[in-house]
Amino acid sequence: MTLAIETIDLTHRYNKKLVALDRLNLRVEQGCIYGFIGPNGAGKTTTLRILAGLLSPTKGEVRLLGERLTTRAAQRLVGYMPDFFGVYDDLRVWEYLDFFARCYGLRGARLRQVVDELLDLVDLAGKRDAFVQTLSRGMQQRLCLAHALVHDPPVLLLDEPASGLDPRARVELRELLRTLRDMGKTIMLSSHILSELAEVCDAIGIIDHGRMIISGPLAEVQQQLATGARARLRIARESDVVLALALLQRHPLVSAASAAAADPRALMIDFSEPLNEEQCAAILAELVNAGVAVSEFSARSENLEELFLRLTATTGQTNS
Ligand SMILES: Nc1ncnc2c1ncn2[C@@H]1O[C@H](COP(=O)(O)OP(=O)(O)OP(=O)(O)O)[C@@H](O)[C@H]1O
Repeated sequence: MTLAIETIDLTHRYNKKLVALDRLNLRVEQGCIYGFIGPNGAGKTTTLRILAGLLSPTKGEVRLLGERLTTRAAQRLVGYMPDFFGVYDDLRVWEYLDFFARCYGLRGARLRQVVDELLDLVDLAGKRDAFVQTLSRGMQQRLCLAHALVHDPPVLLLDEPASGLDPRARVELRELLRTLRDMGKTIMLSSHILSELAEVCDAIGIIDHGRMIISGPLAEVQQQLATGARARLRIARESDVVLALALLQRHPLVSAASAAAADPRALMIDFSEPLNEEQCAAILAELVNAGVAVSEFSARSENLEELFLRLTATTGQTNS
């Protein structure tokens, strides 16, 4: 299968000391939504700007849909939405899109058709005559996405598209991204807030200090990195907490157990390996048989947020 985006040992230095990208190898399959996740200063924007043809890498190779990256190829194949966008305030919504569509050489009936279709796609048809500055942040974001789509590129690069959006606008953005994927687009989007991405991405890559730490289908990444599991236990009587902690801390499958700071009757347990249901039931039975009144028990595997914090914590401080 042709990869939509491929980088081989992509390296970028802003100056002699600052290595923003350090032999980054990226593989994004066609037709997927790829979440590019990393803390501030990790190198996300640098990567996206290189892929969009706006910045020349110091070293390394980039291929878009199998084609070697050139400025022309990037202009044709990529729609790029920067993290900071300037909208021309004194334009109406339709004029804004009309302007950029003309920059791509569209004219006449085709131009009008593209503007109308894009306004429908991003759900701004009702706002076509409104001034850009009167739009909400979420609407402006959708308008910028429409701008990135005027030349119907197969690859979309979105830098922090969800930042500053309220929960409803995020849901709308996610729906729009799914629609675009269903239309066959490959979407790479960056974020440092994982909860923004987890639901919508088919694959993720975690970058830190300009290096790819791990990349692949979301479930595979989670599975590959699963080192254990956590559980939360609530004890009905405070007098049982000490006994419960003593039992758990001696248990061979438990790597750590402690009382939660905010609730002394809630215990947080870290297991040394993911537990199956029988193992969970056996641990519960041991506690109950010892006379501990357990009122709640919820086990879960490490979520994406925890995974990210663990991975980026081990590689040290961020660049910024
Ligand atoms: N124009 C520039 N000149 C010099 N250094 C830069 C420039 N742009 C970025 N950097 C540095 O390169 C590194 C990577 O920055 P980049 O903006 O790519 O990270 P990022 O992951 O997008 O961060 P954020 O989430 O904060 O936007 C950082 O150390 C940053 O300070």
